Amino acid sequence: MCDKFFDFAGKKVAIDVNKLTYTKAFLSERTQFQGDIPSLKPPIPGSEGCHGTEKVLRRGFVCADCGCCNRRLFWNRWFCENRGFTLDATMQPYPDHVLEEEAAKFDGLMSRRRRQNAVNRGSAVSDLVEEAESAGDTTDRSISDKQMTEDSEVDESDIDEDDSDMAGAGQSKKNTNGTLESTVRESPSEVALDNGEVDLLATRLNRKVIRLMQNLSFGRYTARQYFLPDIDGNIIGSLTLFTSNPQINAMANGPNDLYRQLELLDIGLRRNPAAIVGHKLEGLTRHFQQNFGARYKFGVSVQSKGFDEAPEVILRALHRLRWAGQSAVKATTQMLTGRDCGPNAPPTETKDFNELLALGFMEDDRINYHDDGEKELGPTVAALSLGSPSVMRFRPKIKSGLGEFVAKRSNGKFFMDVLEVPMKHGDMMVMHGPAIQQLYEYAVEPMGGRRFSLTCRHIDPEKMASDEDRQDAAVKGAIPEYSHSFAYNGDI
Ligand SMILES: O=C(O)CCC(=O)C(=O)O
Repeated sequence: MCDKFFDFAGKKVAIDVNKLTYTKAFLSERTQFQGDIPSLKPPIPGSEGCHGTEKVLRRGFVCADCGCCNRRLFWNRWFCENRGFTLDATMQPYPDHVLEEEAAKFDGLMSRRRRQNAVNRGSAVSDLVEEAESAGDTTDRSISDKQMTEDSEVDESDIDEDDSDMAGAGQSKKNTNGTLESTVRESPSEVALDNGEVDLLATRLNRKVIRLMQNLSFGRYTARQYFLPDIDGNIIGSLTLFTSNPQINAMANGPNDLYRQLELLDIGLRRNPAAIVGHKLEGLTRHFQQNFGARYKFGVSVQSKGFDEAPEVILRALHRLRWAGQSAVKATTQMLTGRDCGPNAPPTETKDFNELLALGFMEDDRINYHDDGEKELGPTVAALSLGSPSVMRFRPKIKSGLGEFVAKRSNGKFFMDVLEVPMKHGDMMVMHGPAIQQLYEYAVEPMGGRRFSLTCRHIDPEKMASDEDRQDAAVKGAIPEYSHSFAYNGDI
């Protein structure tokens, strides 16, 4: 015991340690601390070793100025909602080799899912339903990182049995390079009920619900078209997947160029409020958005710029999607000619797109089940996928009555997917038929670190709520004359 701290009042022995008092000198000691005091504010995440869309960067940050915690609102900058502090967070180009690794893992995973889900075993379809019912329906919905890793470890022995069966079935074959070639049907009307046809694309396909489908080719793309029915078996619309390839992707102004331009440009992508808006617990969308053209009013209020303000990359995508939309609708109409599809038959024509919604997905972002069923929307929706691969899933809504054909949870409220398809870099998807949006819903789950999607719609001015909206749509949705030189026909 030291007399610098404790006052022993002159005593040398018999000190009661439970009754010590501090000295006055110790209590009034005020020497300043001489060492370095570390900041308790964590640094803004990122920069070193980061390319810009890692999970750690999408979570938020502590403002270097005011010390408050903030959400990651903007795609390429940090912004403090408290005092307006802004810091540039421009992306590094997403490395080519990472994109290639993601694509390879994804292919392995999709191949395995196709086999596990017995996509090409017609007789196993009913077993599949039973299997899923007993599994409680959630077993293979979303794909974990672990699965991505495990599934990527595909070796020679892990070749998709169904795919190799297909060569025998005459629909497709593996060429000597091991890539798949599809036998393209020139005339859709040759195909009637397609229940037994081998499917090279889907990784889940409930053939009790989706019984009509066809292979097509459009320009340099191969495509697969699925026809979705209502409860009476009437076709209410189609989903067309345009599969890109390295040749298409590498063309000037093709998907590779579009992806790289979107990475560099600030097109205005941001997260918008999606839940308990305005409240301190407000939730933001999981992905980043920027609308172009007519305002698209859905659950989330997204900022919109006119097409006259849109960068070239957006207008090029718009023209590509116009072509895809028109091609898919033409093929749908050809296929359904002469078939009575009842009151919810898809229209034989599409309507020109006047809107494009750009979405940016960082690592772990996704878009949950939803529909594009707003009353102002035209019959066709077309989307272009760029960058990391993703999976698109369709399931019937409860009100469709299609529950009897799909497995459901014991509480009866959750339906199984009837269709799951991959969407890779450069692929396009077209949904046609407004009743699809009423009876089905879909989700998109990216499987990698950086993806963009560009989705076009027609927003019908006649169904808009006010004259102001109509005028706004007329101005913002007008496609600039100069951009017609970007028109796309599938070959360039
Ligand atoms: O990301 C996608 O490919 C689709 C986006 C989408 O679902 C939507 O814009 O409604």
